[in-house]
Amino acid sequence: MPEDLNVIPPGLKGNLVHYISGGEEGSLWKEYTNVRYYTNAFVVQGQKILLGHKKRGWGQEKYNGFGGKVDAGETSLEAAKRELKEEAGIDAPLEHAGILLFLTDGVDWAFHIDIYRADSYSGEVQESEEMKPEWFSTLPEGTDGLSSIPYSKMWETDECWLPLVIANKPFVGRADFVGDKDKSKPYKWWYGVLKDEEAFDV
Ligand SMILES: Nc1[nH]c(=O)nc2c1ncn2[C@H]1C[C@H](O)[C@@H](COP(=O)(O)OP(=O)(O)OP(=O)(O)O)O1
Repeated sequence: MPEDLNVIPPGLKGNLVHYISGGEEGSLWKEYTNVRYYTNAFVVQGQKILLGHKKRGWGQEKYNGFGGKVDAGETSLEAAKRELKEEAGIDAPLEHAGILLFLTDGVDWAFHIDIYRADSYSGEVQESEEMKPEWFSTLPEGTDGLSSIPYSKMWETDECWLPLVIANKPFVGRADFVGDKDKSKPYKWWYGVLKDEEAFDV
């Protein structure tokens, strides 16, 4: 029997409507006992988006937003601003744009990643030890000499939700991966948008 796409995966909250999902038919969501909090921030200016090419650690060589762990004693928004400054050298009026629950083999916790976006920034974009920032076009054909978003060099289901970040449509989703570290592949994912664009229920 085909899966009911309107069944919201465990761990996701809010008044959600199915947007996009996929994976292996009949596969099960991973069990987890704990949640750890992370951030990921994107600056979108007109038809340009700032991504970082990760130079070290897990996800090395992938393009991503700027972010990392939320430290003890700071809010998720404070962490997102700190990480954007550390990794790209800039300050931005970040706003909550989505939540991604990410599960993978080898750890028994879920990564709760708060996704942020801003339309503007101050300061000068600078390369850091962790990230090499690069502008891309948000249009599929590229613009102004910029290439289109390099989805083939990003985490695999980012293509499902990054267009929602760009369009300023709040989303909540989950992606479960199988396999070792950088060889891991998504086997099940589900993304929903907030009904009537209500506030996040975190
Ligand atoms: N865009 C993305 N799509 C996705 O599916 N999973 C992502 C993701 N960005 C990060 N993840 C997952 C994988 C990664 O190990 C975990 C945390 O990611 P980060 O790159 O933010 O962590 P780091 O270990 O680099 O943190 P810091 O050392 O604090 O910078 O969340």
